[in-house]
Amino acid sequence: MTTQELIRQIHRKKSFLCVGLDVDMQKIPAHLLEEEDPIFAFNKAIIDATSHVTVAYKPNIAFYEAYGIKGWEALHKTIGYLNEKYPEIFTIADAKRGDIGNTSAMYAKAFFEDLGFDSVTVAPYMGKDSVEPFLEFEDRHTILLALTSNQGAFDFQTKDTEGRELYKRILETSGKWKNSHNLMYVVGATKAEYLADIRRIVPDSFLLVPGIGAQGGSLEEVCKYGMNENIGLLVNSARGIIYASGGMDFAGAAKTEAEKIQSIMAAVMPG
Ligand SMILES: O=C(O)c1cc(=O)[nH]c(=O)n1[C@@H]1O[C@H](COP(=O)(O)O)[C@@H](O)[C@H]1O
Repeated sequence: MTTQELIRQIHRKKSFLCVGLDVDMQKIPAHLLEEEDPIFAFNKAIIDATSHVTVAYKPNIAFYEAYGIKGWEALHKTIGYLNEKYPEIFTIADAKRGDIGNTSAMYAKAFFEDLGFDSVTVAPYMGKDSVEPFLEFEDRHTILLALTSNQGAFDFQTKDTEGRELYKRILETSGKWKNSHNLMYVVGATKAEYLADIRRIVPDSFLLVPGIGAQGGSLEEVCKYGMNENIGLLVNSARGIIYASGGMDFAGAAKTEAEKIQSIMAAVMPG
């Protein structure tokens, strides 16, 4: 998907909500466990209930790998369903990959070609030649971890590297890589106050911002400091939406939560 198509969808839906599909069998409603594929049945219901206010879905791959072949099959079915029924919706494989070049090329093939995701999250730790294989895919997006939502972000990401915090160096250096127009960045919602500085370095890039809902980040602050003239944000919530209810009404409860977030987004969007 092109960035322009994503922007158009954001304006059409008056939303920049990304719903995280982080499916935990311990948390899904008990009646779904009788289904042949409980993970897919859960995802399908969540997607159908929230797609009218959602511009992106982000399955975190860990939640599928944890269930072996059945989990991987459910992931295939989920992305297949999204691409067929909701081709206008942006898809993110939250895999946090990155390795030596030839290995990264295989990761890129897995997520962009085999599974058919629009984007994948990648860790920048191994540098340019570990990220560029992902960037070769036109109209597919590589979402690089910059400043993450967890406490451990302060262990390395904010540390000084020759006069510059590491996360700022990641933003600046990656912008010089080949096909860097295919980059987006992850910035945790719990670190919204850093967004003003981040916007000075990457004014035009899309930012994936997880950490509202269960992790306590503020949507209002993210919008205040992070929004650019194209909106430029995909704000993710997983547990806060998909586990809003553990009962028969789980999809309706997810819809209500997603609509609540969308109405806050619509109120801060220009026009
Ligand atoms: O890359 C991510 O999406 C990510 C980066 C980050 O800094 N923090 C973060 O929480 N995430 C992911 O975003 C999702 C957050 O889920 P909830 O806390 O349940 O809304 C999980 O899939 C995390 O792995």
